[in-house]
Order: sequence, then structure tokens, then C-alpha cells
Amino acid sequence: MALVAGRKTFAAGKTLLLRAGVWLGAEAAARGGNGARRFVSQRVLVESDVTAGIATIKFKNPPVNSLSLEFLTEFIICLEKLENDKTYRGLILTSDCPGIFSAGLDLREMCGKNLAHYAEYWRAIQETWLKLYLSNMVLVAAINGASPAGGCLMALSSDYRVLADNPRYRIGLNETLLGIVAPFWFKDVLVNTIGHRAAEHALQLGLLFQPTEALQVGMVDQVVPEDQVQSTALSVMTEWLAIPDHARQLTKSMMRKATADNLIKQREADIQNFVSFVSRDSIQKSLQVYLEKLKQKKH
Ligand SMILES: CC/C=C\CC/C=C/CC(=O)SCCNC(=O)CCNC(=O)[C@H](O)C(C)(C)COP(=O)(O)OP(=O)(O)OC[C@H]1O[C@@H](n2cnc3c(N)ncnc32)[C@H](O)[C@@H]1OP(=O)(O)O
Repeated sequence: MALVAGRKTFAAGKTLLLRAGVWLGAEAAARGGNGARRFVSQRVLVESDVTAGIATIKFKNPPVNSLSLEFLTEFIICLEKLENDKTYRGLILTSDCPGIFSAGLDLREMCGKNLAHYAEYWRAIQETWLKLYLSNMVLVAAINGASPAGGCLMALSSDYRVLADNPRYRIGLNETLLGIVAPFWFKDVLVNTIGHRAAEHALQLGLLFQPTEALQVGMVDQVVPEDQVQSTALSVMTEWLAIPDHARQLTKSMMRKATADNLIKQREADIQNFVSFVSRDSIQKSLQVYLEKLKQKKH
């Protein structure tokens, strides 16, 4: 399918958007007779089973699925499309990059850029989280790789987490190890998931949990052999989709609204806080040292 600048309406009546030179949401690129559809975008793969009402988003931003601004832009648009298309009642989040669910925020977006960039980046992070956390769909995270920091937040924002049983696949909010502080709403989501004491312990030490530990502390709901992650996510989804939507959605909103509102009411202040924090010389140095360490790890 050709790339077209601007907007173009196709025969199927779907409007496609081209933004930042990236093809987004090319719908019905492949449509099987069994109701399977595949949307194509550069960094986010969407497969869907229309009959079951289930979509699967696969992160495809190699090498480590870092949450770059380009990735987030595509991801938000895909989420919006699925949310607005009432065909879909359930969404599975997983990775197309072997061994990595997501390495979290893209450190290169937080280093050596200008203040306007940091603000734009943080707004996209907030938007992604709000869309995930408040989604009307059932969200199941099929965590098939390492999931530090922002990657962990994506998983924690789902309704249910299935983690592959591989000791290399560690999950947690490790911000303090980078010399930075997890934002209050990352903290809130962690507290809501594992409780105050365990969250305080994990956050201060920047703990990254191996699968058995993650299960024990309640950060994930199930640990299964690696080759069963997707099938387990699917059977969990089927169970959740058996509940009437309106009752489940209102219950989800009742449980999550206060946490989301806490950010919504101070979004601009949160952006300013991030910009002034991340642009400090000391923080820039810490981030650069950390990135350098990651690069040198291989040599
Ligand atoms: C007021 C609030 C203020 C601030 C709040 C900010 C909140 C931040 C939350 C975050 O998400 S911060 C990001 C935290 N993420 C991490 O600490 C993960 C770091 N990465 C890793 O631990 C590992 O890369 C991995 C376990 C994910 C994968 O390991 P492996 O498969 O061995 O790959 P490499 O380490 O060799 O990495 C390959 C390649 O990718 C680069 N990279 C890794 N992570 C990031 C990242 N988060 N952002 C940008 N780039 C990343 C790494 O440097 C390598 O690059 P090369 O150029 O050397 O190929």
C-alpha cells in the first residue's frame, strides 16, 4: 500500500492519517475470511479478531521497544482507533521484540533536548497512560520480556498481567537506579497494585523483580512458561469478556477514576515539574552516565 501525504479516505470508508512521515493505521491491510484483521503501522502492530472482539497490539520499536515520541504517537492513535471502534471489547498488549516487553521511557528523549521537547514528550507519556488506565476495553498484558520503569507502568495499567517465566524478564519501577524519581502517578498505580509498604520498598530501592518474586509481591497475576503467554492471555481475556461490559466498565472506572483524576487536575504542573527536573544539569549528567553504561555493557 502506498504512502500518501495528508488525509485519504478509502473505499472502506476509513480515514487514514499520515503524520510525521509515518504510515498510521493502514486498516484491513490483510483481512482473513475468519474475521481476522491486521492494521499496519511502523512501530505498532495491531492484529485483531473481529468475531471475538479482541485486538492485540504488538510493540515493534527495536531494539528494546523504548517509548520514543514516535512510538507513543503511533500507539496513542492505535489505541484511539480501537477504543472508538465498538467492535473491540478486549485488548492484549505484548511485544514483537524478542526478550523485551518495553525498556520504558526513551532516555534519548530526555537527554540533550530543549525544554519544549521535554514538555511535548511528557504530555505524550501522560496521554498514553491515561488512555491505557481508563480504557473501556479489558486490557491484558502478555509480558514476554524485560519490563523496567515505563514498560512496567504499561503493564500495571492493564487489568491483568501474565508474565513469561524467564529469570531475565525482570519487571519493576527502577527509576531511583537512574538517579531519577518515579512520578507520583507511577507511584499511585504501583500502590494500587501491590499495596503501600511493598511499593515503598520497591520504589526506594528501584527493585526489578524476577517472575516468581513479581508474582509473590502481586505485581503480576500469573507466571507461565514462555510459550504459553499468548494463549494464557487469550483465555484470561475470554473469562473477563464473559462479564457484561457496562457493569465491568463502571466498576473499573469506580476503582481507577480517583487515581487518574489526580493527574488530570494537575497535568500542566506535572509537565512543568518534569521539564524543570529533567533539564537540571545533575539529572542530565545522571541520565547520560546511565545511557553510556548501557552502551558499554556489550563491550
Ligand atoms: C519528575 C519526574 C521525573 C522523571 C521521571 C522519569 C520517568 C522515567 C521512567 C522510565 O521509563 S526511565 C527508563 C528506564 N529504563 C531502563 O532503565 C531500562 C534500560 N535498559 C535496560 O535495562 C536494557 O537495555 C534491557 C533490559 C531493556 C534490554 O537489555 P539488552 O537486550 O541487553 O539490550 P541493551 O541493554 O544492549 O540495549 C540495546 C540498545 O538499546 C539502548 N537502550 C536500552 N534501554 C533504553 C532506553 N530506555 N532508552 C533509550 N535507549 C535504550 C541501549 O543503550 C542499547 O543501545 P546501543 O546504541 O548500544 O545499541
